[in-house]
Amino acid sequence: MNNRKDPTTTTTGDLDALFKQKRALRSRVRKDLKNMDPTLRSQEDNMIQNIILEAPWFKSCKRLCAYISCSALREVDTTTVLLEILQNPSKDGHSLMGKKLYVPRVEDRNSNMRMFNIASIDDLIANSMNILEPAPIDAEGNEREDVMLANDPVDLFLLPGLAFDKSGRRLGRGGGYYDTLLMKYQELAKERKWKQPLLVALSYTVQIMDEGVIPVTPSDVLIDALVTPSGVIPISPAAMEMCH
Ligand SMILES: Nc1nc2c(c(=O)[nH]1)N(C=O)[C@@H](CNc1ccc(C(=O)N[C@@H](CCC(=O)O)C(=O)O)cc1)CN2
Ligand SMILES: Nc1ncnc2c1ncn2[C@@H]1O[C@H](COP(=O)(O)OP(=O)(O)OP(=O)(O)O)[C@@H](O)[C@H]1O
Repeated sequence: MNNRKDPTTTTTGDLDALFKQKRALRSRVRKDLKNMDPTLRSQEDNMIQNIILEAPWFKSCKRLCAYISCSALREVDTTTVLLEILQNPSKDGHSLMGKKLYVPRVEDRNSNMRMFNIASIDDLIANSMNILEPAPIDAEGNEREDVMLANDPVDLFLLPGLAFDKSGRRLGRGGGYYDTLLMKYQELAKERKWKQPLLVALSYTVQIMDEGVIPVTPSDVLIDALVTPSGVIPISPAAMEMCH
């Protein structure tokens, strides 16, 4: 062993600096989102959701995890997509069940995020942060299915975030909830020899960053594709395959 520094290791000091850079970028993007013209925002919301609804990878997906958008956080709206899933059973003739939807729930600030199956918008209640979430027990007193305990694989994740780039980097709100859950789900899929789910993030135009702007820390999970108002940006080989 020598005592020269290995350039591939991240030291604690480097990591602290990266988390600090993430915080700075978050405040910058939050400000840009607050300043976004409401008319433009709703146009972009519609364009993004229409692109999703028309996409072959969306039409063909059987089970998906999606976020329930929070307008106070200026997240890309998912209402139209969610209502479409919950109203329309799948029309592909193969399945009478429609798409199965799982949505996030955070129990408290320290615990991990879980994804529960819901069948109706009425299954949701506002939490302390005013984000709609499912109760772990449904109206009939039955436990909802947790995606980590499901027998069948999820095909697709629709992900929120504050900033994204064309290399698949994603900056979240800082809880690390999504990175943790995605990492666990990828391990589960590997163990069960399932196809990995497609990780697709939804982004307003102002949230797309140039290369090198988004700091990356070791626990960050890269996304496969980005849906922007001007179209889908495929990133990974899996996404390229699904987009042509
Ligand atoms: N719609 C939605 N649901 C979600 C998430 C999300 O990002 N969006 N989450 C993804 O993790 C989890 C909840 N995590 C959250 C983390 C922070 C904040 C929030 O209000 N952040 C404020 C700043 C709070 C602070 O002072 O630190 C903000 O970003 O403005 C909300 C949800 C699970 N459900
Ligand atoms: N200086 C630090 N050193 C080590 N870990 C940190 C530091 N600052 C924050 N963390 C941890 O890193 C995680 C946050 O990661 P990150 O900032 O990448 O989240 P994110 O990608 O924005 O969130 P999400 O995945 O939920 O969208 C949290 O678990 C937090 O406790």
